[in-house]
Amino acid sequence: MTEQKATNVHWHEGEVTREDRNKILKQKGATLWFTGLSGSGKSTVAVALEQALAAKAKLTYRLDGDNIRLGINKNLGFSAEDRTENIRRIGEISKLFVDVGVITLSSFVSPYRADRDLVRELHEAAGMQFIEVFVDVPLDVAESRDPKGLYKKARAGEIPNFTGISDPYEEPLNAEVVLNSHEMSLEEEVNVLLALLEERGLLDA
Ligand SMILES: Nc1ncnc2c1ncn2[C@@H]1O[C@H](COP(=O)(O)OS(=O)(=O)O)[C@@H](OP(=O)(O)O)[C@H]1O
Ligand SMILES: Nc1ncnc2c1ncn2[C@@H]1O[C@H](COP(=O)(O)OP(=O)(O)O)[C@@H](O)[C@H]1O
Repeated sequence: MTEQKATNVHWHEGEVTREDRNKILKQKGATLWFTGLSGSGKSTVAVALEQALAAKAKLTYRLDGDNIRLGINKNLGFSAEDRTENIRRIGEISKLFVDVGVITLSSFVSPYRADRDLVRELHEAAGMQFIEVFVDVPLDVAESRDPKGLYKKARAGEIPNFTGISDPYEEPLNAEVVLNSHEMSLEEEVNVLLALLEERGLLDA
């Protein structure tokens, strides 16, 4: 594939605006970006929040590392360069969902601060809310959970560049929310997030 930059290409605005869509949906779109080590609890919290929001008739969509990597990003691995491209594409996809009016729950290890900051900038430049949720557990907790058996494989040298073991994780400095999933119950975590969504006026248009 030849690397080409998009030139002479312009965003085409329709007649129905984001605000119109928000009114139809009775909510405002935003991205909740869950970052943290594998096994920290990103997916578990996103799934529980999705259920809680569905019970309030709020439209959400979850984007998750494993699922995206089986489809649109199946050509990407775990080098720093590929992770950056993974996050950039997911950032753009999240933005499209937010433009529709969906509360978008994006759960990715996203270990590099600069990559997450880029996604934040993409959203904020478009007047969209980006809420960084750091699911913060010590490595030994994530490793003892090891829900997919990946830490065991990484320790055995079977998975190279494994975050936390042989690859870095850069902690967020200014996350809107920090969830210590080893000290909080799932219900508490969901309640913290629901309260924030409420406070930010996202649950009505
Ligand atoms: N080398 C390495 N490092 C980290 N994680 C790995 C790796 N290889 C495979 N996996 C599995 O892939 C999931 C992470 O994919 P992401 O797209 O979230 O990664 S990244 O944001 O691009 O860093 C991650 O999912 P979660 O466990 O849900 O976090 C792992 O299941
Ligand atoms: N309070 C909690 N919040 C989230 N996950 C928890 C909590 N307590 C225990 N867990 C467990 O931790 C594991 C987290 O796995 P997962 O959600 O797949 O993490 P990630 O998506 O970050 O890789 C699950 O087995 C989950 O049941």
